[in-house]
Amino acid sequence: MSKIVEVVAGALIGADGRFLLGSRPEGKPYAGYWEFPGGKIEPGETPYAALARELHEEMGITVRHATPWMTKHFVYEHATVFLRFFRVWAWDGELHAREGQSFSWQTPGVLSVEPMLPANGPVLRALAIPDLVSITCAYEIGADAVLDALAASTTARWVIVREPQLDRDALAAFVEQVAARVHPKGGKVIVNGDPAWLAGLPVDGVHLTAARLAEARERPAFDWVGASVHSAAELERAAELGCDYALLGHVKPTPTHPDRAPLGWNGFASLLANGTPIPVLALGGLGVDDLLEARVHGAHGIALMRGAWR
Ligand SMILES: Nc1nc2c([nH]c(=O)n2[C@@H]2O[C@H](COP(=O)(O)OP(=O)(O)OP(=O)(O)O)[C@@H](O)[C@H]2O)c(=O)[nH]1
Ligand SMILES: [Mg+2]
Repeated sequence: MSKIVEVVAGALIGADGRFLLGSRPEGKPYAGYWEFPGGKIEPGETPYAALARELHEEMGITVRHATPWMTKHFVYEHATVFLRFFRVWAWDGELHAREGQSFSWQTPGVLSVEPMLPANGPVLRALAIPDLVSITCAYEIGADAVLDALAASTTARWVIVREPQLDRDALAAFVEQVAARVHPKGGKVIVNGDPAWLAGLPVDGVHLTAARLAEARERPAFDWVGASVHSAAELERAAELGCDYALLGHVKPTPTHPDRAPLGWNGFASLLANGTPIPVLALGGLGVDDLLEARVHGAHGIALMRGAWR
């Protein structure tokens, strides 16, 4: 097996939510392709230090706040790489194309430049997933509380419908009502349920319980597929199946699972210690205020159940 080249790359996230791509300079493999600025980790360097050095060398900026995110193993003709992606939230200095590259700010979900380095597909997809996702709990707070909150909301929300108490017809009716409030604002509706029940419904994806994930032989045919996971093995399975994201928890105590001990942030981060090729959202007893801490521990974002409807 050829040597694995360790690489770091950073998605700069602007205040408006757009992210930055750079074009690869002349003379490098895949010149002219778009990438996230970054480069090879030097011996003895931590990934974070390598990121800060590369972004300074290539663009003249000083990284102020960056958080670890996804990883990707990829075999090129020129090298086998292990990429560690970060999101960069704050930096000092203006962007300078120190290697003669071009820069382009891009809106998540609508790429306007090409070609992209072939390893980066999952990262672009992940950028379209918001860092706050809401999970319904109409069984606890009532359908009206959920539907009214969605009607009042002005943002493009991603909503995971999770109502295990509903039979097929009642679930279908609730999903229609959720979609009518979420889709006009550009949000997405993902349903935690039997994929076979969802045919013909206005859904954007399916969310698999850990039990359905274990049984699934192939990726269900939806735009977006996610899964709930509780261990490194389940997370690996979700990635293998081709899931677009995983929810990992529970991080803090939650009434949903009173019988199981919470992971805590360190337990959460340790399950991501070897990297993950799909974005992971933290789940369980969390509120909006936990977002920064979630990112620092490697999460893409957080999934809110009760916290989403307060
Ligand atoms: N920087 C960067 N590299 C990526 C990305 N995706 C991806 O597959 N790679 C691969 O990672 C490897 C390292 O990238 P690099 O060429 O930027 O390394 P570097 O800045 O240290 O350049 P150098 O070798 O000229 O010093 C290349 O094989 C590249 O194809 C990405 O988004 N950003
Ligand atoms: Mg580079």
